[in-house]
Order: sequence, then structure tokens, then C-alpha cells
Amino acid sequence: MKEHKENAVISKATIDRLPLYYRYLKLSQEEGIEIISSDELGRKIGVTPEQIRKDLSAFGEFGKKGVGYYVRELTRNIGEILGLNRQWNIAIAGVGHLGWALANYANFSPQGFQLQAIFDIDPDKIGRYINEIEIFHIARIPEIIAARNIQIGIVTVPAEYAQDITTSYVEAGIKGIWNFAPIKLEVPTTVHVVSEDLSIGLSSMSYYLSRQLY
Ligand SMILES: NC(=O)c1ccc[n+]([C@@H]2O[C@H](COP(=O)([O-])OP(=O)(O)OC[C@H]3O[C@@H](n4cnc5c(N)ncnc54)[C@H](O)[C@@H]3O)[C@@H](O)[C@H]2O)c1
Repeated sequence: MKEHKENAVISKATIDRLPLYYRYLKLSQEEGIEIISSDELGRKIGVTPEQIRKDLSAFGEFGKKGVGYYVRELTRNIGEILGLNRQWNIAIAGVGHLGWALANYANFSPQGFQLQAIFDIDPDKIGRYINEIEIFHIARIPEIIAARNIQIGIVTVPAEYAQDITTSYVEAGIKGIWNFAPIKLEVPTTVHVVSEDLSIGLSSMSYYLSRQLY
């Protein structure tokens, strides 16, 4: 398996670009493309070829000078680096507007993310299914997370309940939290939290539009 070079410090920006490379390479592979240059890959995804070469060099030697990258091999290698060559079991807590949309998003599973359980507190929702995945009462988090070997927990409950849900997830053995609630979650250092805020994209758009309009 590809690991980063010993002692190499990998920036978050590099890690955040790897899924972009992976997604485009996967598409190229599906289209039957065998070799791609860093120039072409860069043009397609809007990253300079120098940046691509620099990002990849942190993990080893890829591609052949004057030839390019072998698409299948590079896709497999980046998949391994990202840990996408295995299955990650995930759960969602809070199946309202956002949780429902995420539970119905079909594109997680081809990337190895398998939704295994949904939790909520609303008696009208408990016992129902979304795409064959049952909605359980949150009291069953410890039992279900352990039994289904779930490693990643999504938090889509109102902010005031997000810390309690996170604590239950962590006590049940969850190692990664994908948090959508607008609060900072407290977790042990062994647990990785990724927080999302869709309004950040809009605010940055507002910045660019403001400069065009005034
Ligand atoms: N990050 C973003 O950009 C973004 C965007 C939209 C919403 N949000 C956040 O996502 C969360 C959900 O938003 P929404 O619009 O889907 O809300 P919603 O009210 O539609 O749904 C909340 C769901 O959580 C359930 N719930 C409430 N308390 C619970 C508890 N203690 N345990 C388990 N389930 C519980 C409710 O029954 C409901 O099904 C909120 O924290 C909201 O601020 C974030």
C-alpha cells in the first residue's frame, strides 16, 4: 500500500486535492484512457501541473517523464492513499431535511462509504426505512454502531443536540465525525472531525460578486 514518504509533512491542501485527482482519474479510466499527462490532468481540474507533480511527489514516484501517468495505476495508488480501497461503514444521526438528503445520496457507496444505520429521536420516523436502511432510536447507537462495525458518524441534528450525539458516537467506537451542525465538537484526539458549512461557499461567492457589481 502507498504511504507518504517517511517524515514527509503532507499539507491539508494536498490531501484536499487528492480526491479531485482521484475523481477525474476514475472518470478517465472508465472512458478507457490509459495515459494522462500532468498538463492535461491539470487543465481538466483547474490545478497547475507543477502543483500536481508536487502533491504526488510527497507520496512517491509516479508516472514516466515524457510519457505521463498510467491512469489505472495512479487511480489505484491515490485510492490507496485516501483509504478508498476499503469499505467504510457510516451512520447518520438526525434525519430531517439535510440528513434525509444525505441518506438518499447514491454516490457514497461507489467510493466505499456504506450507509449502515440512521438514528433519530422522532417516534414517527423510528422503524421506517430509507433505501432499505432502518431508522433507529438514538438510544440504540452503542449497540448498532458496534454490531455493524460503523467507523464514521454523520451529525445532522439541531446544534443543541450535536455534542450529545457526538459523545454517544465516540463512546460507541466511532473514529470519524462528519459534522454539519454549526458548533465546535469536543472529541478525544483519537477521533477525527470534519465540519461542513455550506454557507462558506455562498459567502465566498458573495465576495466575488460584490467586486463585480460595485
Ligand atoms: N453545514 C451546513 O451547511 C448546514 C446546512 C443545513 C443544515 N445544517 C445543520 O444541520 C442540522 C440539521 O438541519 P436540518 O435542516 O436537517 O434540521 P431538521 O429540523 O430538518 O432535522 C433535524 C432532525 O434531527 C432530529 N433530532 C432532533 N433532536 C435529535 C436528537 N437529540 N437525536 C437525534 N435526532 C434528533 C429531528 O427529529 C429531525 O429529524 C442542523 O444542526 C443545521 O444547523 C447545516
